[in-house]
Amino acid sequence: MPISLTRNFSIIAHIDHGKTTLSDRLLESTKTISDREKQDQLLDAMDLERERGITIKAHPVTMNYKAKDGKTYKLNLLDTPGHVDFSYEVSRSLAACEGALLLVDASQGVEAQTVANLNLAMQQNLHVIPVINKIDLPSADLDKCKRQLEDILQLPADEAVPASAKMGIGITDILEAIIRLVPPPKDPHDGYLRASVFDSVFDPYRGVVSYVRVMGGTIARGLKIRMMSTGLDYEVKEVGVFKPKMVATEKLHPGDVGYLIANVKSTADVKIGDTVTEMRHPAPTPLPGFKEIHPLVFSGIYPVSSEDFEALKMAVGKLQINDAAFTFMAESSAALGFGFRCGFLGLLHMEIVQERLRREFNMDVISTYPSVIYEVTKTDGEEMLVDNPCFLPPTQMIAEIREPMVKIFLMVPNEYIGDMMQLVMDKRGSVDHTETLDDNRVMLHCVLPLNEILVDFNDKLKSITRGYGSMDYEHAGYQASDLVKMDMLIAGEPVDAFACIVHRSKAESRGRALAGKLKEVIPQQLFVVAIQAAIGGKVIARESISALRKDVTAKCYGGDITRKRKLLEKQKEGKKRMKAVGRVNIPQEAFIEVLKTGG
Ligand SMILES: Nc1nc2c(ncn2[C@@H]2O[C@H](COP(=O)(O)OP(=O)(O)OP(=O)(O)O)[C@@H](O)[C@H]2O)c(=O)[nH]1
Repeated sequence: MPISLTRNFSIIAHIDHGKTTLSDRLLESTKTISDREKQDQLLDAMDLERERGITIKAHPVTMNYKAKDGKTYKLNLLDTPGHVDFSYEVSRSLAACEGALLLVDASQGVEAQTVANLNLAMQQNLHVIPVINKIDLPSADLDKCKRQLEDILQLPADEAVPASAKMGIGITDILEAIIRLVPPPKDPHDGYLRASVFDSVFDPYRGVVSYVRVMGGTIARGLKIRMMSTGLDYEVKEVGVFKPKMVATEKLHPGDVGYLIANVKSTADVKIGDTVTEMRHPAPTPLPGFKEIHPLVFSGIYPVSSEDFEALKMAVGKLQINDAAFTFMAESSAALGFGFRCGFLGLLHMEIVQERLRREFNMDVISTYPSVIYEVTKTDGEEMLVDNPCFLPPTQMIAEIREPMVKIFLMVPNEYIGDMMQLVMDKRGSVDHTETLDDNRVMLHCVLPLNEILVDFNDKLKSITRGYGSMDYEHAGYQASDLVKMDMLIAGEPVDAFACIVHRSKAESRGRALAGKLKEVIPQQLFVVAIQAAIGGKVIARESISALRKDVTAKCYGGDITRKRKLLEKQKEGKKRMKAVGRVNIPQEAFIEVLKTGG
């Protein structure tokens, strides 16, 4: 098939605007999937994705479409992960395309993620076709959406295709618009093989499968290839396309999207965004845009019972083979025993990994309060990176601490601007400028510390704006800040799992909140237990738990034996799941509850 009949495109959208539903419709209407294979939301393969209704991994698929002009076109659809944690992967998938469908929910209109995703597509010089989806909804407002496309996004509204992915309306119009508006790939004809790797997965039977877009040259079985960022050479064992299942082919040509399998051991050896070239005749320069990705959020993951350490070690190892962005290193905690310090791209990525450990590996784990990575300059000039509060040097040895910042785009209805600005301020942020979007919405451009949005920022945004606000963010470098390490002491013993790095102005309130929470969840002991929050030895908050009378059943005077038994059972159950910290037994739930307490 000549390259002029190929179209490579992605679908970008705000969460829930219907990307997966539309992808499935396109597959159906091009008969890429038969009825037998058809199942709800085919592209979201992972169970977890399906359950949470969000797309995490990109699955490309090749469709053949007989257009109204009588010609049969090859359409490659690259699905993009729909979350900011994975924006590098999104940018690599987009770089493998010439066009994108920008999906907007007809009743919701343009949202923060629509804007952020459009920016990513524009950076790759893609031709963007707006699609206004869900026009079947009674609340759909086509005119308003068109106005927003022009006013907010500066996209030509007359190119917008009205559609309903759910009801199958406008699907042919979308396919025709792709043929008409998305340019075909260009073959540079420079004699070099260059293919960009935009994703990779680990298949237990075949090893690492790399998803590639060929820019120039061809890849065939038996070819010796080189990954340009690592300089490592491999032999291609198989190439093929996604229909949507993997189907082996003879060759991949310029403009093609497909997969290659070589003798690669782990996904960690295949860098997303890397360029594949020929070993014997390597391209002089790689394709632009490659970046090493580094985890930004860290948390300790510990087995609930220490006998499970080996099983956890195996599980995290297996997860990493599949997910090169996830990192881990053994660590130990006085309170939690042996576990792993794990690195993630963001909070959603962290939740996904924890959930997979629970579900796929049946592991019962505790994770510590998430932390970002701090840059520290010591008084002796030494520079260090700190991802665990326990390793922060003592205050007198620190010259400066810098924390990661994010630029946030907040879209909010006018009436909530005041409350949102207050929230940004409470989270140590500042509002850079505001932009009027339409009659009733504004976009706030803010800068905040990443640490402050980790746990509950999105929830607060949703509750302040009654669900109408939306956000997106990008990283914005490091900034010096007055941060301190706060220890929590229980009966005089510091408990490392509760230590945290906080801004000095917030230390007292966070210390009080943590001490209060611990008082609630730690059962009474036979002696008075002091709970203290301290900075460098100075106590800033304090609570105490009064001593328990020896006989727990004493207050059930006489009679009610079932109640007595229940209490004893409860006490037994409690004992089983306690961690002894010094003289105090702390139940597992205490760790979980406290780590949930926001700053
Ligand atoms: N009424 C109506 N509902 C739709 C339409 N398209 C999608 N939906 C519904 O909108 C919800 C979200 O659709 P998805 O396709 O999962 O959205 P998505 O954009 O893929 O979401 P992420 O994968 O999280 O980015 C689902 O409940 C769909 O059934 C449509 O045209 N009309």
